Amino acid sequence: MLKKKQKISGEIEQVQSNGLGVFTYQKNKVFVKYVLQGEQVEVIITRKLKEGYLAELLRVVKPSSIRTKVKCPYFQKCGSCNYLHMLYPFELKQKTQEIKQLVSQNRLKLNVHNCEGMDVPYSYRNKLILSFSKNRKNEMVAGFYEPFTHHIVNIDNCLLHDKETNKLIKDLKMVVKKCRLDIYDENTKYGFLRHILVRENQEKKFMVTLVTATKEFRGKKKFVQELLKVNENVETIVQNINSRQTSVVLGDEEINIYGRGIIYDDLSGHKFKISSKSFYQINHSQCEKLYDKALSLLKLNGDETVVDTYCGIGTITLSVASKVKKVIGVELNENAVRDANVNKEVNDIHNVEFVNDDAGNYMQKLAYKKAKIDVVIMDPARDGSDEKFLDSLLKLQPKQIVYISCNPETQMRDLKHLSKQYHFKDIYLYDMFPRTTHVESVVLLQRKNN
Ligand SMILES: C[S@@+](CC[C@H](N)C(=O)[O-])C[C@H]1O[C@@H](n2cnc3c(N)ncnc32)[C@H](O)[C@@H]1O
Repeated sequence: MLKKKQKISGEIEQVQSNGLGVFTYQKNKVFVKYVLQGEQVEVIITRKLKEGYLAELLRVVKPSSIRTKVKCPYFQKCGSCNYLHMLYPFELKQKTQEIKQLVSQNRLKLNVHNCEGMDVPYSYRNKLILSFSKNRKNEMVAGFYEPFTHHIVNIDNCLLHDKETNKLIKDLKMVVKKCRLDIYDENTKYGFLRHILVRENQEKKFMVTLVTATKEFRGKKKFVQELLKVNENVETIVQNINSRQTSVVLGDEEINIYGRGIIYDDLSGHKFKISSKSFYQINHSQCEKLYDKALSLLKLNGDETVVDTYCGIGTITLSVASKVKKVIGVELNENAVRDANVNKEVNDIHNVEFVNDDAGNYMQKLAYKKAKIDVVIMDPARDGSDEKFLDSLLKLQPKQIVYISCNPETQMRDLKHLSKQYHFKDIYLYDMFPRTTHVESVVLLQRKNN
């Protein structure tokens, strides 16, 4: 039995897909972040886990040859970039290896293709959430949450964002201070400003959404004036009211306080309206590669009816529309469906219909009607699809399914469910989130009795 605060040493045997390195100490598994395979490390035990012990890294005694100098001052504090200390080509190898392991653990027969990375794996994020709080000295703190805590790491610059966004971070902090916006206090539940969400488009224009605990915005005019004075790239400013005590960032009500309240972006040859509450892929160039791959896997003759489930604002739906007879996009978030309907009009695409429904419900209705569906595209959130969805898919029996996922673990689970009736042989990986532990994957499934 190990004790809390006990200092021990060991050699890292493996780095898991969640970024935790593992070594064995007196038959106990010890898990530690920010280490690499083969490294000799000194750690301090912080917590007992079911599977062993969690430890904090004290010192790397013998570094790995793939370790690199980290240029981020917030590394190991903000918790977003777990792989910053690893040379990028090895991060791609690590991600490929993790998926190979997952495939083998799930006893699936899948050829794992090497993870496709970026030439420059930085400055790629087009979305930012700055969270606000006050420190013990009652000074404003604005940045990202430490993992699994409500503690905010004060951030002025993030390697995953471009220089325009980093300038905006500084501008926003300066203007919030200058306008003396009252910072929300999670403990007392009093205050006004909770978060600021920023979305950036390819033209480097910004949508800024202030998430506030209350509706009355004293000094609104001054805030808008001051921000526009220092940052000409701000295209629109929105107030989102979230009075709930929840870790969900956005509330339901929104007030447009400057500009159109939405932003447009170009992706894969189409123009997309994005509102603050809709999902939009955060890595533009990798997203285009991923969509290209997903669509190139399908064999289409132009006569197909396609259902694009979990369609968001219709990015994939509109990209596949010109190749088939009809596409139905299904999405639970009503704001996203509203955006999708505008996007259909803006891009002058007429063989597309968007439905605001739970994907499982909608597929069940289609299965009940015995609808003839040729292709299903699925791109669920991290939880993957539920049984209702998967069982309906098995009843509908589309000839081809393309499954895009941001969580290969749930994707493997769902593939196993579908393997009764579907063949799949390749999994393609895209590094949508360089320097973090996350990876995006795409698989084509073909009906067995074709
Ligand atoms: C990973 S995003 C993919 C969106 C889109 N395909 C894209 O690439 O931009 C998943 C989407 O599924 C939606 N969603 C989550 N649960 C859902 C459900 N049960 N039924 C339908 N859509 C759902 C989310 O709102 C989100 O827009």
